[in-house]
Amino acid sequence: MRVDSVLVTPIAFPDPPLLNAAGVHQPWALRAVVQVRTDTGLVGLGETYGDAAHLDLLDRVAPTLVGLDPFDLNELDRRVGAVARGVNTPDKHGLTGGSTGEKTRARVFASFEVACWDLQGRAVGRPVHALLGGKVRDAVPYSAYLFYKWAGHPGAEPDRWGAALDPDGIVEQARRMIDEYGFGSIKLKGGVFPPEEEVAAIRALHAAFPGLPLRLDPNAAWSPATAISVAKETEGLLQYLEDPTAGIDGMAEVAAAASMPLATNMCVVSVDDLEPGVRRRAVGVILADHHYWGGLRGSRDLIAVCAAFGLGVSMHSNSHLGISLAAMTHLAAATPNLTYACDTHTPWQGGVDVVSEPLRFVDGAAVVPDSPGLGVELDHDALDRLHANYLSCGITSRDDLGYMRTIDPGYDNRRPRW
Ligand SMILES: O=C([O-])C(=O)C[C@H](O)[C@@H](O)C(=O)[O-]
Ligand SMILES: [Mg+2]
Repeated sequence: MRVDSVLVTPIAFPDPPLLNAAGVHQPWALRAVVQVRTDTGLVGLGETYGDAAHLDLLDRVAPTLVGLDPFDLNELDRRVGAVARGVNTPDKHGLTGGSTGEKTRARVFASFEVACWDLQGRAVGRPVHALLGGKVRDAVPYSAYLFYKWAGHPGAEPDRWGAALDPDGIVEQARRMIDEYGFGSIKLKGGVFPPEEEVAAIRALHAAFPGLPLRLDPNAAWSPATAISVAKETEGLLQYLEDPTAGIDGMAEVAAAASMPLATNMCVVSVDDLEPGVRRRAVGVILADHHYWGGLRGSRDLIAVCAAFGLGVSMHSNSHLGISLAAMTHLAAATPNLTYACDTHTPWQGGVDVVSEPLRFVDGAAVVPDSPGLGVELDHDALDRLHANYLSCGITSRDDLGYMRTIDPGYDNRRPRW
């Protein structure tokens, strides 16, 4: 089985005005769908970022993959490296920490690697989780991922979620999301309002959903001193505090003073960060994300390091559709030391998808598919529609800050902000 063509299709789908430390989500979220076709007639699927600089790299790598054996991930890595070596494509929002050449290469590798796993599974008639060592659970728990948000994008009708700008709005959002999906834990995206307001929202969630684990993630919007004082105020309330402050030094300072574990998808984001992150005891939980940790293979290596050093494992999510959800779910299904429910943006995408039958959620957990490969099929009509969105939406790179400043020209995104 050899690769005979690779197709990368940028897509856009509606996204609500979700607020974060970088600004606000634009009306359209960008992704790219990767189809790797073989001379045996199989097609493997991948889903990745849709920003212009990333797409440019994908388009340059794609033709070099012709002739590749989809089982030969080392050769895939070599071919990606031949194009991406030395290239650094930081994103504008910075919500997944800094960017390096190594992280850029891992992101490009991952885009094709997931499609190779899908092909491997389809070729041997087994699900990806079986190739990853076997599933240890039949359903993967995800958390309710809450955001402060406006009722709708400026100038547009309110969306189905409405506004959530205070503790009552956040509790109401949580209630609806839990009613619909059955989630058993809650993450609040913070870094939007002064910390005391976000602590008040955590207290309100604690009162409304006693016993449900809570997390707060301000995306490094706080100084170490502010983070330490929030950690004290939320003692006993949080399962973990995620990226309260920037960098390994700052996180180590806060971790030494905080009673709850600190989690990250911002300060330990590639292999080079692992040694200092562990040595400085900066983090207790790492949010794996196969999209930038070098695919399912790189994420498994990360997860093995977490096991070796007693770090907890969760999963990070950006706006995504059903191919990414399937990839995350297979990886999580085959991860014995998945210690926390994963993040997903799925509820925010309003049922829009690029696969014909997205994974189902039951009691807050995605049911693990057992059909060959990733277990999802591309909906070609949906792909055409979402690609047409991409061509007409006028966005070519995600820019939460730029969009926010079109609405609030004086918006200040200083970090730390508090
Ligand atoms: O730090 C995190 O958990 C994220 O970066 C998750 C998402 O990207 C979220 O913050 C977003 O999209 O606004
Ligand atoms: Mg985070």
